[in-house]
Amino acid sequence: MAILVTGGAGYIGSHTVLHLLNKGEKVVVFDNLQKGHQEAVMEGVSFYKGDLHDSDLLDTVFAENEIEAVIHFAANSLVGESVENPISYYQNNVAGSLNLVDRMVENGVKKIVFSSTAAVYGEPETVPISESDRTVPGNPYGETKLAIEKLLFWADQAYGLKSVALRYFNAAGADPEGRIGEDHTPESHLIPIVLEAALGKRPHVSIFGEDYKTEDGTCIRDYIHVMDLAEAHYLALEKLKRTEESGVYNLGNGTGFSVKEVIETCREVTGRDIHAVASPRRAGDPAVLIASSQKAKDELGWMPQYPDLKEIVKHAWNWHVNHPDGYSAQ
Ligand SMILES: NC(=O)c1ccc[n+]([C@@H]2O[C@H](COP(=O)([O-])OP(=O)(O)OC[C@H]3O[C@@H](n4cnc5c(N)ncnc54)[C@H](O)[C@@H]3O)[C@@H](O)[C@H]2O)c1
Ligand SMILES: O=c1ccn([C@@H]2O[C@H](COP(=O)(O)OP(=O)(O)O[C@H]3O[C@H](CO)[C@@H](O)[C@H](O)[C@H]3O)[C@@H](O)[C@H]2O)c(=O)[nH]1
Repeated sequence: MAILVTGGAGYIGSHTVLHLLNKGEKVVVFDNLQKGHQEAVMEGVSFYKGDLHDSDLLDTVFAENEIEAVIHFAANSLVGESVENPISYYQNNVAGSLNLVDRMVENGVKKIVFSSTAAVYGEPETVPISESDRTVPGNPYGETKLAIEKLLFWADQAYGLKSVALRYFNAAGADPEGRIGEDHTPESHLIPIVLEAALGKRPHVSIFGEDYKTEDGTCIRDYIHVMDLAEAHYLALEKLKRTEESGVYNLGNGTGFSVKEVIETCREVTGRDIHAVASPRRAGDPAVLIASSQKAKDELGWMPQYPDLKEIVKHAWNWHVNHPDGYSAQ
């Protein structure tokens, strides 16, 4: 039996594929390559270039492979972009996921692990955030992810489709062995942007807002190593197989770092000058997001291996310094 990974050529998806292969799992990747890279998919993995909206191709994938479960990463995932273009987020994240779930039900595939996000919480009332806290997304991206969490809840009641929604906080870092890493064009995530500035690929880093109600005025996020996320997907699948119970879990380290602290850590790790410039706030950004991941620890047996921000940045830097032009140069 194989695991179908949608978005498996993307950043978190490709690291999860690598991890699943290390665990001896058989993997099939489905990705339209709108953001992903075929080079990020390990050799020997079946790869289908296709879109979530393509029902015929999804049916072919289910017919040609014995799929026991789906890990669903494929989505648009940028907070700022979602505020500017909500329709494309509803189209891809809601309509695309709906179609995938529809084809799963039709083809008798009964397990899914879904990439949700800290963005479902909006501006939290208290931190660290627990799964039972209120979900009031502050941007269309978070709304689309919450909509699919709700679809999955009802699909369990109606069709017995079992799901785990993993609400990740900020994914960062890279394969510690340097085989794959983060490569988005254009890049919008803080750590790779700061590292591009360290490489001289951009003149400076813009700090989006210095007037938040935080100690240094900049936004605070909980950065989680991409390989720790990968392991959580494996554990979530194991739990689904073992208990056949749906669930929702936060994934973060429980420690927050401000934008300025992240830039400082990147200066320390790279030993390079990194110029930072104050800029206006980015629409849709909450001030502070920090996870309580106690539930994932208790119920999935998840224990992050790389909780130290310096180590997370070190692995990311190792990838960027060796692949300054990302996958395109390979
Ligand atoms: N990066 C983060 O910090 C973060 C945090 C929380 C949640 N997430 C979620 O994790 C998932 C993966 O994020 P990522 O950072 O790896 O993003 P990514 O853009 O690197 O990966 C997404 C992949 O999905 C593919 N894709 C998108 N739409 C598709 C479609 N309609 N059909 C087929 N393939 C499609 C893209 O080509 C890409 O390879 C997303 O669902 C995102 O919302 C990411
Ligand atoms: O050039 C930059 C880029 C980002 N930031 C700030 O850095 C923080 C982190 O931003 P970014 O790396 O873009 O991540 P988020 O917007 O926090 O979103 C990520 O983390 C969310 C979960 O917390 C996920 O849902 C999203 O998919 C993922 O992109 C935010 O405060 C940004 O305003 C800057 O100041 N300058």
